[in-house]
Amino acid sequence: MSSTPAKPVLVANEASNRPSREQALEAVRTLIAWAGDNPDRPGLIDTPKRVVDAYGEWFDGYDADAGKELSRTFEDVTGYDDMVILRDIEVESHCEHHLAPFLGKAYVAYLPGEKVVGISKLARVVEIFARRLQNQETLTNDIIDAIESHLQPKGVAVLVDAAHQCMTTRGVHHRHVSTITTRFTGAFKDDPVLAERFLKLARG
Ligand SMILES: Nc1nc2c(ncn2[C@@H]2O[C@H](COP(=O)(O)OP(=O)(O)OP(=O)(O)O)[C@@H](O)[C@H]2O)c(=O)[nH]1
Ligand SMILES: [Zn+2]
Repeated sequence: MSSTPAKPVLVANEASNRPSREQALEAVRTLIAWAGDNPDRPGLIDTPKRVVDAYGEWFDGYDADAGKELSRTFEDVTGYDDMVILRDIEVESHCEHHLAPFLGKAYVAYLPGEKVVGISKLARVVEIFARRLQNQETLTNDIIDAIESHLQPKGVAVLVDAAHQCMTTRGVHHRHVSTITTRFTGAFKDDPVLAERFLKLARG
């Protein structure tokens, strides 16, 4: 079996280039003051700490490696030759344009080649890329590219359905709009019947 070198899907800011926690706390204080409030009033005094901690959680995908999650594979799948699909994977992400949350679900399927991966790892891959700044199209692509390069499957299909708070709570204020992105590779791209089965299963 040929093995394609894993493609780096994101260059994270090196830890050494990152501002200090103190600088991040000060940046939050500046934003609070810019919004018109007093960062020293009792209700806000601990807010920079909470916000910086929350950023640490929301963006911990920069310190995670999707390839590592997909490196533990199994080759004995006793003749199983159909797609493996995970539905309703929670997506909690932030758009790179406004740093606003976008929330929704991802649906991920792959048609195994030689390698099968533990199903939780697919959800972890979604989580890792979701916990970085990007747009929904890039998120969809990054999930696909990681699975493609590390598992070399016969095909991958990803659908992401999410509501962007930059559209619902500001800007155009369309509260019920959700955005769907899909991408198909390999057999899912070549075989409309397989793609249709994926979409039907994803929709439940
Ligand atoms: N394609 C794409 N666009 C996104 C995503 N998240 C947010 N956007 C859009 O990014 C665009 C940024 O447009 P700009 O005109 O630069 O910013 P803006 O003035 O804040 O735009 P409005 O949101 O229309 O007020 C907006 O149309 C957003 O709806 C995403 O995941 N994918
Ligand atoms: Zn946005």
